Amino acid sequence: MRKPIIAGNWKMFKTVSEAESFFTEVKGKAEVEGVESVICAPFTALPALVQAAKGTSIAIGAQNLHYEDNGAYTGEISGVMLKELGVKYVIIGHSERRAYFAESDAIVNKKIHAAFKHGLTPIVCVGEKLEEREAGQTKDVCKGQTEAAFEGLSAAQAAEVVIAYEPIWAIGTGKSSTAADAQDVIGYIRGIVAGLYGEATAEAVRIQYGGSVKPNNVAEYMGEADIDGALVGGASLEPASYIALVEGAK
Ligand SMILES: O=C(CO)COP(=O)(O)O
Repeated sequence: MRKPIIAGNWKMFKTVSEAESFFTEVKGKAEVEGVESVICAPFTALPALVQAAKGTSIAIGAQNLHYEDNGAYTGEISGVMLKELGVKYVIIGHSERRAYFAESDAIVNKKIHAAFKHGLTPIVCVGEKLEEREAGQTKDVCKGQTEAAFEGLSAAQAAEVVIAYEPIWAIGTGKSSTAADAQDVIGYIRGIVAGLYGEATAEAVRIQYGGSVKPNNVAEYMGEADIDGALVGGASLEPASYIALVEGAK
């Protein structure tokens, strides 16, 4: 059985003090038996959140990492640094990073390898642009991104990856994919993993939907056979809404 996973992607929101007060409010509440709860915060808030999360079941994640351990990469943060902090997850290849920071499939793949090297679990984002959806290329785009992401991973590593299917046109727009549509693509992505590693690995991989997930639609997605959780932006920023998302994933 795959454990459902709700992950909040805070993007570039919340100072350290804002993160701390958020955590105080969700502690003990965004902790539901059988659901994994993860908060992916800006780098600056990570030390305080890791500290606050001690003794809770809430895991803390970063939103990016560099693929090298160290070096002359001004402004970057490596897996070594995240591991030392006690971070468990790291989002890799979010569409905003692909679009605004020129992250290619090859870079995404290097970052996934770096995450595993340091014992971090990658949440790997894939998804099509509006033009690609309209041109009927959704599945081809997801196939290409998924195959490139998994390049060189062992079956054991592949089984640990969390994939987030985030159609770009649904991010921050309030235009969410229907649950049936998301299931169709996510089932297809699971089939891609099966083609690469076999059925057992594909059955182990957790695949989230992301894109305008809210407390009032999360249960619909969770009701689909292949959808194992959600990667949530806007609705993860308010404590009450985040708690409702985790509760809704039961
Ligand atoms: O990009 C997202 C999560 O990574 C989705 O963002 P929204 O939930 O704000 O649409």
